[in-house]
Amino acid sequence: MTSVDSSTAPPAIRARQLTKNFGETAAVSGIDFDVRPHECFGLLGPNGAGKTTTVRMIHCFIPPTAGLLEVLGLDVRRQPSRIKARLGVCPQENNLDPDLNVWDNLRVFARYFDITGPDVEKRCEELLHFIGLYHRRKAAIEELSGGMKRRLMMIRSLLNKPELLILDEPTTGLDPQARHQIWETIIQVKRQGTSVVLTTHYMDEAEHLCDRLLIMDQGRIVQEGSPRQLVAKNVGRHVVEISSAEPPVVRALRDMHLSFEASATHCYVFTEDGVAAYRLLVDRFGEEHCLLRMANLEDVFLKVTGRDLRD
Ligand SMILES: Nc1ncnc2c1ncn2[C@@H]1O[C@H](COP(=O)(O)OP(=O)(O)OP(=O)(O)O)[C@@H](O)[C@H]1O
Repeated sequence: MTSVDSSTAPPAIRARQLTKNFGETAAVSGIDFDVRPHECFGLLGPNGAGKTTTVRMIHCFIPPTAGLLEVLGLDVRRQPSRIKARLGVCPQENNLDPDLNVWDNLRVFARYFDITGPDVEKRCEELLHFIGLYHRRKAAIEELSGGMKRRLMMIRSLLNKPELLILDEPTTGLDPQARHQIWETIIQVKRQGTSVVLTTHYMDEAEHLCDRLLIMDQGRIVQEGSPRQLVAKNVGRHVVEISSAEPPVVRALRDMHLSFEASATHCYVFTEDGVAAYRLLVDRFGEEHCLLRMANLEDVFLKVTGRDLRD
């Protein structure tokens, strides 16, 4: 495992008052953040929060409307080509070429980065071994599973040995096994010293992978910190889930002066002392309606955006 001292290095990304408007729509509204070198940084938020717009500005696909955005110390408006040469980007949609096999998809993409000759073969081989797909190098794209396509997309974005890898919803639509394989790949990429920025809808993914993250909503940052800090600050240690959000339940929780959020189907009571709260709530609503568990990022999300990703 590579040990890297990132305390004194300049940020991999610096955004100040970063803004993007599409006509009347304020997609990103004056956000400030730094991504430290070698960290995995997450952008979370509900649909339309501005995550994809933010990463698109980072990889110089669209220019900011206003504000400062530096990537690897370079200005996105003035030095986009130099930035792009040092980035890897894995977009949300699969854009592998269906007319080319696995190997040729990589080889052709390598040309964009001027990786040619014996170096191409070596790099493609190395990367296919890295994700365990070398034996499928002759396969047509349509023969691959969804998870394999995603992993191929990911190594394609590593061809140029990027210093910063951008992953837009890397595991959306994948089954649990494929998700875990992608997670393993991301962890290994990070261990090799690459900074990673990812967007996701999955709180467990953010909790598992991200050193720090932003929760965005309607173009603004609503929370920033490590997963553990965010849970401790917003929710506390424990949650008691109540399997109802009917008005009498909500009223009772209010009358009990408990800290809670309601989704369409459940109420979530946030507490430092789960056992005491659980006893109290079981007495009131019955054991079959109460579940005690550790607090997690999904609770933070519900609390700060008022939305439940599970619904
Ligand atoms: N090219 C565009 N033209 C006009 N409006 C856009 C464009 N791209 C994004 N938007 C709008 O900007 C806002 C932010 O969209 P964005 O795709 O960044 O959100 P997101 O957080 O990535 O959402 P999702 O999780 O659904 O991918 C939305 O209101 C969206 O409709």
